[in-house]
Amino acid sequence: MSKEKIQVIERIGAAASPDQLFNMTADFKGARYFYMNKDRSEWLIGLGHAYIIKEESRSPEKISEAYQALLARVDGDHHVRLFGGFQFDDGTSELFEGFGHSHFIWPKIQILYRNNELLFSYTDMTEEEIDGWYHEHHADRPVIQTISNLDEEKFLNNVRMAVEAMDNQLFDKVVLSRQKKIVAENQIDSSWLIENGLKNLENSYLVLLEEGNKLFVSRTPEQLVKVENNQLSTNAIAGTMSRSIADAEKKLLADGKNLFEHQIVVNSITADIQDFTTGLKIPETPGILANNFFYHLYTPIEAIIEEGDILSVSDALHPTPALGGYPKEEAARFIERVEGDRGFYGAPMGYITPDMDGEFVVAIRSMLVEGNTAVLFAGCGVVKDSIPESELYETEIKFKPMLQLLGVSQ
Ligand SMILES: C=C(O[C@@H]1C=C(C(=O)O)C=C[C@H]1O)C(=O)O
Repeated sequence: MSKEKIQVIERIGAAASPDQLFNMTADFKGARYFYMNKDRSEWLIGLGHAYIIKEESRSPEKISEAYQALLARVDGDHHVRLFGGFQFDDGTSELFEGFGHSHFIWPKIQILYRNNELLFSYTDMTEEEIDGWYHEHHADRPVIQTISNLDEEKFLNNVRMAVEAMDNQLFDKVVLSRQKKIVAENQIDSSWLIENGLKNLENSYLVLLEEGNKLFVSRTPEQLVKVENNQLSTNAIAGTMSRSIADAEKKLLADGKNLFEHQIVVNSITADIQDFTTGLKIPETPGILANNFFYHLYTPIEAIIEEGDILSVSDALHPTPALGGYPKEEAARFIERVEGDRGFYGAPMGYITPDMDGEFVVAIRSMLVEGNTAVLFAGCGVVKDSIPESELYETEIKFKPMLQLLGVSQ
């Protein structure tokens, strides 16, 4: 890598809505990302690749080194974050071919909204380029042609096999998933998805990453971990009930199977962050996180970070038993054997700041789009008491956030 200086120019921008801004970015199609937190107080748009770091394995250390090397080439303070993710497992998913296993971007243009302020960071761009990068673009809604289940029978069978394995004490919990395929008449466009996503209020992040003609999108309620000024926050989200069930909140808070699934996640997360933190704060019993279609059991966890940084902590946490299982290794082996590789589904995605703070989410309620086709992912925790048909129904509801994002009426 060249040792030349990197020039970053920053400008405060006038207030603008993220979807309106994204509508101006068509010139960067194929090399854009979008990230918005749950309460919409912070969002991030990346356009173009000043630098892209792709590794063929999950390697937080290499990502950290590469970012430090880039940061060392910039004079003065700036706010350019590294944005991207680490694929779920060690293998490679064909569906995600083209993305790195560790995939991180330093964009040409970063638009960061936080503390009620909009900040543009331009990397190695001339004044002329800075003044003329945006062009109005109109995105059409996708006209959906077909919706099909790719692996319903296989999923039911996998749940049966998992229950049998747990009856034989091979593990306590495993999270299994399945896929739906959506075909539209026209191209599925990032700008339209963002515009539509921001129209319906959902208590979730909105994450989108383009790579050439592929696009990965997640509308996840689940934070993996955030580190900011020595404060670490994470959460356990596991245990689900459809909102269509009468008294769902009350029933969920008293449901033995869901409480068991949830407690496994809480225990595993607290053990995984122990070596990095002090001052752990954790409520004794879970509360409820409400999304548009379901309730989840929810335990917020906070601590002071003493060792490591956003990358080492997220690496220690991933996959929590909310997405993998418990014990972690046995569950991972089972998933690999029956499902294969997950790509970015359920994977850690997020940003790293120049101070090595940052936030990663768990990329569930997600899909991989290519042209006019989308493959949607949904999974659920399986324990000894699981009934395959009930788990199938749970995954059916978990497809809804992506179906809604695609404009499919429910
Ligand atoms: C695996 C998914 O969701 C996870 C599994 C949950 C469960 O089993 O209750 C709940 C929330 C998520 O942690 C998914 O949405 O694909």
